[in-house]
Formats: sequence, structure tokens, C-alpha cells
Amino acid sequence: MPKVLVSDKLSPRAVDVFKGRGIAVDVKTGLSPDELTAIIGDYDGLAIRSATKVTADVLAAASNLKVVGRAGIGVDNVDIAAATQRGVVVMNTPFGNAITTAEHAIAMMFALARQIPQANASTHAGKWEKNRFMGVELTGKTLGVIGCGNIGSIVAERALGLRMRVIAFDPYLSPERAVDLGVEKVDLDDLIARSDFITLHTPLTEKTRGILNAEAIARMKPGVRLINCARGGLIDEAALKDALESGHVAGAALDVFAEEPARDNPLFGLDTVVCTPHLGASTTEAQENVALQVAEQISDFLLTGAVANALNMPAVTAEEAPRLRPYMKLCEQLGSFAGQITESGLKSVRIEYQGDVAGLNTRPLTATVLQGLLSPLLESVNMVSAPVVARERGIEIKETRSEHCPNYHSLIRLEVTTERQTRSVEGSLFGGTLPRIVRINDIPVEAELAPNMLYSINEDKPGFIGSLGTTLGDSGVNIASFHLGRSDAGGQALCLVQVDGPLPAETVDAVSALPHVVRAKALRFS
Ligand SMILES: NC(=O)C1=CN([C@@H]2O[C@H](COP(=O)(O)OP(=O)(O)OC[C@H]3O[C@@H](n4cnc5c(N)ncnc54)[C@H](O)[C@@H]3O)[C@@H](O)[C@H]2O)C=CC1
Ligand SMILES: O=C(O)C(=O)COP(=O)(O)O
Repeated sequence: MPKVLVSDKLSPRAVDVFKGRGIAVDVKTGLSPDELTAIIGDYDGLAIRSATKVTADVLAAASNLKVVGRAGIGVDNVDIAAATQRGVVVMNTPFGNAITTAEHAIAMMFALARQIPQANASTHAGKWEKNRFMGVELTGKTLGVIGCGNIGSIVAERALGLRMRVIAFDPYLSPERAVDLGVEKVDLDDLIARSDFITLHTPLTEKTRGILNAEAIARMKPGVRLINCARGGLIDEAALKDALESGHVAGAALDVFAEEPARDNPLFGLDTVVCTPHLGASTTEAQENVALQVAEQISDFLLTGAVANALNMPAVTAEEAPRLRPYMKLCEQLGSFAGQITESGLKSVRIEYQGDVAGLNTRPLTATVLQGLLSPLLESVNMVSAPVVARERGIEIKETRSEHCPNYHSLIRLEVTTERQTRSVEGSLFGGTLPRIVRINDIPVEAELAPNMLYSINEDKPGFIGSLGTTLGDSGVNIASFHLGRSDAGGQALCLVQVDGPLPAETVDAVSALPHVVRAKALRFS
């Protein structure tokens, strides 16, 4: 039974989902990094929000971990590169809290415009400072949206409803989408120079860190107001403090901080700053959405192999997963076969999908071919890490698809070019589910790959099969099945022999030494 750890405060509905799907679940929140590292090795899945930091150290201790599910959007608390290297799928729930977070940004904008928190505190204190809290109207003001994705575009829609003029900076926002949303697409300089309010909705990346730094703040309109419900690192907090103190920035509403939990921050105590403790996603509705979704996604992945909303792996739907499974087995075998007979550096890999399989989602299949191919050559690689590892090693990967497939419903052809030669192996599914190798180096053969196999290439000469059988028999190796193929009479021949148990190295050497044998090798398949 797979086991999941919930290490942040998630709606209890997540636990219900895990239990309902037959997954064991522990809830342990508030763990220190050391405590998490000490126990993570017991779990197949980890469900988190923003508090848990899934660092390379945590991942190094996570020997059984297959999936990290983020009940929310931002994954800057997860070392995705390290997860990918370790073959751990990282998923998020990209929509479940978007409306709620957009609403928080709008609420923060109103709070800023009318100083509601300050007025609230003053009124509770019995001060009745009617003349102190003079606000500004939103109607007709220009709102600059930095990052116009899911949340930014909801904020834009709501702001248009408030009769604001909305301008947006987002390099990935298409002009058509901007027109549909009713926003003006501008560059960052323009946005900074023209906005009365600026709201941030980008992820925190190396490109966006400090996007509003001292220099950007200096170019803003005097009296500008800033809202940040995305990530703390987007604004330079020290520069913002200076600009608030000088009055150049009239106010800032911040839900997120460079260091969280933020117990001590340079901006605390300024009466022009409105703060909330990372509450953007904190509504009952959003928390139920993301908890249910992440629990379903983690369960689907652990139980069926379906992959949704992964940041480091192609998607596989619950409908596709069972259809892809036999092809994945075939792809793994094709890759593993090629990987085991490869003895020099890989240069390129070409995968041809023919027939029915060409109409399926082939990205996970290609990832599985690469996993099979690289596994015999590298220490630990799986379908999450294999494409990245292949790219890092400069291996060129080509994928082609054709509906045309004369002899089979589906055929997958893998061609591997190394520093020395090009080899190919082709396979199909018999009866729709059983992987079979049907061609090796353009020589037809029909073989099922079993855990222990002997592969040999020989000249097609009389007597070879007898001497091979005798050599194996003399070594006490029992033959389970025997598959032969040849290019033409007297030309190159090959055989794949399934044997009962691992082949001793001396036996392989003895086969290699037989007359007419070009090469012999023991192969293992899972
Ligand atoms: N305060 C809170 O509780 C919450 C905060 N968030 C934060 O909000 C962020 C945005 O969430 P979504 O809108 O759902 O993400 P999204 O991925 O839908 O949108 C992000 C947008 O930022 C744009 N972008 C990327 N790099 C950019 C750059 N250098 N300059 C300008 N735009 C850039 C992208 O093109 C994209 O359109 C999340 O990454 C997360 O950090 C999300 C949910 C709750
Ligand atoms: O979804 C996000 O990106 C958020 O920032 C929400 O964070 P939280 O789950 O409330 O800790």
C-alpha cells in the first residue's frame, strides 16, 4: 500500500481522499528540515503547501519518494531540478486557489486606497480620526498588472469591472489574449511609468526576483501604490522602505515577504504598509479545492500512473494511463535492449511511432524509451529524469509519427547512433498487450524479452545452433525459448535465447568463442 505524508496544513478532505483510495497517510505539520529528512524515506508521496521546503537534502533522503504534490500554485519551495534528477514527479494545482488569490489582491488594493486596516485600528481605539484617512478613488486609475496568467488575468477582469484602466506586462501574454481580456499589453518600463497601482502576479524565478528594485521604484509615478500577493522576492524590500519613507510610494499592500514566516521585516511598523501573513489562498473554498485536487492527483499517480499538472513530466490522463501501460513496457524493453548492447557514447536517438501508437500521447513513451536506454548506462534514472539527463549529455532526440504501418497495428522503432555505429530495434504489441521484439538491425526476429536472455550475432553457418545448445547445456544453463533471425541465407544471423536464471560470465565467454560468433552478450530485463 503506498504511503503519503502530509507535511503542511491541508484541508482534512485530502486525508479522506487518500484513505478512500486505499493509501496510507500520515499528517505531520511543522516539521523541522532535520525531522522531515529523518522520516521522508518512508513515504511514496508528499503533500505540501508553501511551508515545507523540499530541498536537495530532503530529496536525497527520500529513497521511496515518487511524487511531491503542492496544494497550491507556487513551487519555489521545491527544488524541482533536484527532484527531476531523482526521478520525483512534482505536481501543483494550478487553478484551485487562483480566484481566491485574485480576490485577495483586489481586497488589498481597496485596503490601500482607503487605508481600511489603519482606519479600523484607529476606530477600535476610540479615536474617530475622520480627517486623517483621506482615500483615493479607483475608478479611472491605471492598474499595472505584472504577470497576466491565471491570477493576473482574474485581477484584470475584476479591476475592469471597477472601471479601472488595466495595462499588463507579461512577455508570454499574446496580443489576442490581451484584446480578449480588455487589457493593454505594454512593456515593463511603460507599466512602471504609467501605473497608479501596480500588482504583481508572476512566479518567483531568477528573472523575476527583484523585478521591482530600487531603480524600477524610482521610475514609478509619485504616489504610486504597490500590491504583492505573489512572492516576497519580487520586490526589493529595503528599496520599498526608502520609497515609502520618502513618500514617493504612497502605500504598499503585502501578503508575501522575502523571508517567511515573516516575524521581523523592515517594512513592519510603517503606517503606509498593509500586511497579511501569506493569506492569498486562504479561503475555505480554495483550500478544499487544492486539497482535494492534490490528493486525487497524488493518488492517481501512485495507483494508476496518471500524471496531471506535473512540472517536470508530460501529462498522462487517467484514461490514457491504461492504454499507454503496455506500450510503456515495450518502450522500456526497446530502450533497455539498445542500452545494454551500446558500448560507446550515445550521440542520437530516433524513435518512430507507426500505426495506432502514433495517435497516442507519445511524450511519456519517449521518456520511457530514454529511461530504458539510459538505465544500463547510468546509476539511477527514471522517466522523469531520463529526458533531462539525455539533454544534459547532448544526446539528440528525434521523434517521428506515422499512421502508416503495413504489417502491424502499431510498431515502435528505436534507432540509436553511437560514436561507432547505428543500431535499431523494433517492437510491437501482440494481442494488444504483449510486448514483442520484431526486428533487430533490420533483421526480422520474433522474441519476447524475459529476465535472462542471451543475445548473439553470428554468421549464418550450419552447426552454430547445435554448438550453442551444447555450450549452454554443458554450463548447466536451461533454454526456455530460442528465437532466430537472419538477413539472408549465409549472411548475418542473430539469436535471442531465453534462459532460466542469470548467465555466468564464463558461459557468455564460451559462446563468444564459438566458431562463427561475432558477438555474444547476456541481457537482463525487468
Ligand atoms: N499569495 C498567495 O497565497 C498565492 C500566491 N501565488 C503566486 O502567484 C503566482 C502567479 O500564479 P498564477 O497566475 O496562477 O501563475 P501563472 O503561471 O498562471 O501566471 C504567471 C504569469 O507570469 C508570467 N511571467 C513569467 N515570467 C514573467 C516575467 N519575467 N515578467 C512578467 N511576467 C512573467 C507568465 O507568463 C504567466 O502568464 C504564483 O507563481 C505564486 O507564486 C499563487 C497562489 C496563492
Ligand atoms: O499557491 C500558492 O502559490 C500560494 O502561495 C499559497 O500558499 P499556501 O498554500 O497558502 O501556503
